[in-house]
Amino acid sequence: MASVERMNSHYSASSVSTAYFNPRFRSYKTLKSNVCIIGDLKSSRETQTAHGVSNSSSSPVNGVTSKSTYSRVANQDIDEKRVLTKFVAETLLPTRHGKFRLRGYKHSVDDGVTFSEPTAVINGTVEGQEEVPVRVHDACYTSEVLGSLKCDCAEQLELALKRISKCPPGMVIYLQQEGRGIGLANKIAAYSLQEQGMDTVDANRALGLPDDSREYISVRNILADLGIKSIRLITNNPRKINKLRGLGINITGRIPSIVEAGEHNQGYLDTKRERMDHMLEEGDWCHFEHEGGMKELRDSEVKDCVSSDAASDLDYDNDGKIKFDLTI
Ligand SMILES: Nc1nc2c(ncn2[C@@H]2O[C@H](COP(=O)(O)OP(=O)(O)OP(=O)(O)O)[C@@H](O)[C@H]2O)c(=O)[nH]1
Repeated sequence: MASVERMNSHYSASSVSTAYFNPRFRSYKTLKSNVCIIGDLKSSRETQTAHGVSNSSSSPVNGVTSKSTYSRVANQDIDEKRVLTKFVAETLLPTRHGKFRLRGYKHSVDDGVTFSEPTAVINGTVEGQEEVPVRVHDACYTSEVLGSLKCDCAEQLELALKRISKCPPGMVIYLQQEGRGIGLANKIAAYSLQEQGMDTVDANRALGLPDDSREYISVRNILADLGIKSIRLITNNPRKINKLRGLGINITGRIPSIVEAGEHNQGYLDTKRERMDHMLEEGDWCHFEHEGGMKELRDSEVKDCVSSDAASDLDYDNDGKIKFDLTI
């Protein structure tokens, strides 16, 4: 196993999404609305030191595959020879949702000039398993940190964590791809345009940015690192399924993740359904009332696998659906 310190010393601080995914935008572009889109924001080189590196049996993962030379990702070709996803460390993390294994990785698509830090949040033993429920989740600072109600991201993350907590094995792979890959500052620029009436798709386009520029090579590499043979993806997004399948990931099923629309995210969810083909039909495994209150799990699979330890959290309604208060 390569020395982790040596490995990390070549990486610069993040700013990954804009630097990686939108190489066309290397300059400031001022729009009429006083919105700037910021392209290549590489921050100063900074040595990263890993703490708590374990002697885990997992070896670093090299993203190079022998067969394919290039992966078509978003709007650019990525040279697989320059892709590296390295396992750094694993720890046990107690959370409000339960106790999880947390695995840290460093992922780079340009020989380590820039990198992101994907994490795998795991409950149970996923190694070598088939049909593992997996949520591939992209960062949303506005909802997950600030509690924004404009989207459904934070609730989807919470639902996935609750699910794998109640029903192991399962995993959430969390990627630093803010704003569907355009980066936080550009997402704020998009929000600014949305205030003027644009929807989430048109706002990106008005900024000259792609609708979605996320790449998922790190997901393939993390699954390989863990020896996971197939997954059931927790998503409503057909693009995500196609992108992952395009990387050779074996997706044998889909677990929907439905958040009930609220006052502030109704339009956002409508746009996802109407313009991005998200499968937001009713009657799926979970509902999350956006602005608090009771949430409902409709998944009989979850109900059946809930252990007696966890069962004390649960109530059943008259239809036999699990009801529990996720208020934490
Ligand atoms: N550009 C942009 N990104 C947004 C906006 N609202 C949320 N996001 C980002 O959207 C990403 C989540 O993507 P979504 O399209 O909501 O959902 P998804 O993950 O693709 O699909 P699911 O797997 O079904 O949840 C996160 O990275 C958020 O930061 C927005 O208005 N504009």
